[in-house]
Amino acid sequence: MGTIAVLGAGKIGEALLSGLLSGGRSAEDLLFTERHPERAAELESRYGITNVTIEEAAARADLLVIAVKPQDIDPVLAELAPLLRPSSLVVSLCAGLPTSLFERRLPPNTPVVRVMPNTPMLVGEAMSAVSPGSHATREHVQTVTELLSCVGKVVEVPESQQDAVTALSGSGPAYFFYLVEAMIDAGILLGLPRAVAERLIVQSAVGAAKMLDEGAGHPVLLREAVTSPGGTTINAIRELENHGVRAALLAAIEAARDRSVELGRAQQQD
Ligand SMILES: NC(=O)C1=CN([C@@H]2O[C@H](COP(=O)(O)OP(=O)(O)OC[C@H]3O[C@@H](n4cnc5c(N)ncnc54)[C@H](OP(=O)(O)O)[C@@H]3O)[C@@H](O)[C@H]2O)C=CC1
Ligand SMILES: O=C(O)[C@@H]1CCC=N1
Repeated sequence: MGTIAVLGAGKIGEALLSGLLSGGRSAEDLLFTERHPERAAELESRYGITNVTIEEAAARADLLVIAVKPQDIDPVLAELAPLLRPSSLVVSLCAGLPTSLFERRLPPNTPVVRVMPNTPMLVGEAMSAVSPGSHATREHVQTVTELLSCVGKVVEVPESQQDAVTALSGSGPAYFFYLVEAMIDAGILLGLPRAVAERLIVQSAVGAAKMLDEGAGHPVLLREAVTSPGGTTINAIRELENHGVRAALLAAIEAARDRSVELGRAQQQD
């Protein structure tokens, strides 16, 4: 796969770089661009990877991963377009931005693959969804899939599903963190020490996730197995239903999908 450059080493860019290193990729094969010198120095010393300009990245990298915020895409593409080598593969992690936007602004026939990853990449447990643009071949998709397989699971979806994927798994870890945070607060409310509440909830989350991952049963059946007749859990479930938690999740994820669509539209107005 050769050299990989991450353009914009923020939260997800760093998660990717860190995950690739943990997955066995050599630091010599990894480059990144970053606009704050202190942040660049911090990443260089933490990971032993090299900070470069976009010009150097375009000259040296075979695969360029664009990991800037969707709102910051214009100057990056304007700088990259005249420098990009015809053989380079461009991978976008940007929420909402369609491959057609990159294809319009980069040299003709540039292969682009759109990816929606998530931050568990940091621990090798990302969920990434890939969609090829119109000039990306099966080989390009395979290359990106292999790359992302080092840092978690990968599925291919039609690009039309990427806004939904962004809302579901791209943002998904935030919903789980939010629930964990709220449940720890509940422990505090019940008088438990914070450290104990944290341990109880985090291990419950790990155990529940492992059961789901190992196919222990459908989520409904797993929940029913915890919910004893006349017991404690059903009292909690009643409160969750009374407070519309299911409806809130449906509305929340729909709102995230709508924002992804909106981000794409905003950047298309050129
Ligand atoms: N965070 C997440 O969980 C996920 C994020 N994504 C996508 O990844 C992208 C990045 O998100 P995230 O990591 O959260 O955002 P961050 O703001 O943490 O990272 C973006 C980084 O790019 C830098 N940057 C911006 N413009 C340039 C430039 N011209 N040259 C070099 N560096 C630049 C930013 O610098 P500065 O600090 O100055 O702005 C920042 O360090 C987004 O498009 C997002 O949609 C996708 C999946 C999950
Ligand atoms: O919140 C965001 O916009 C990014 C995309 C998915 C997760 N984080």
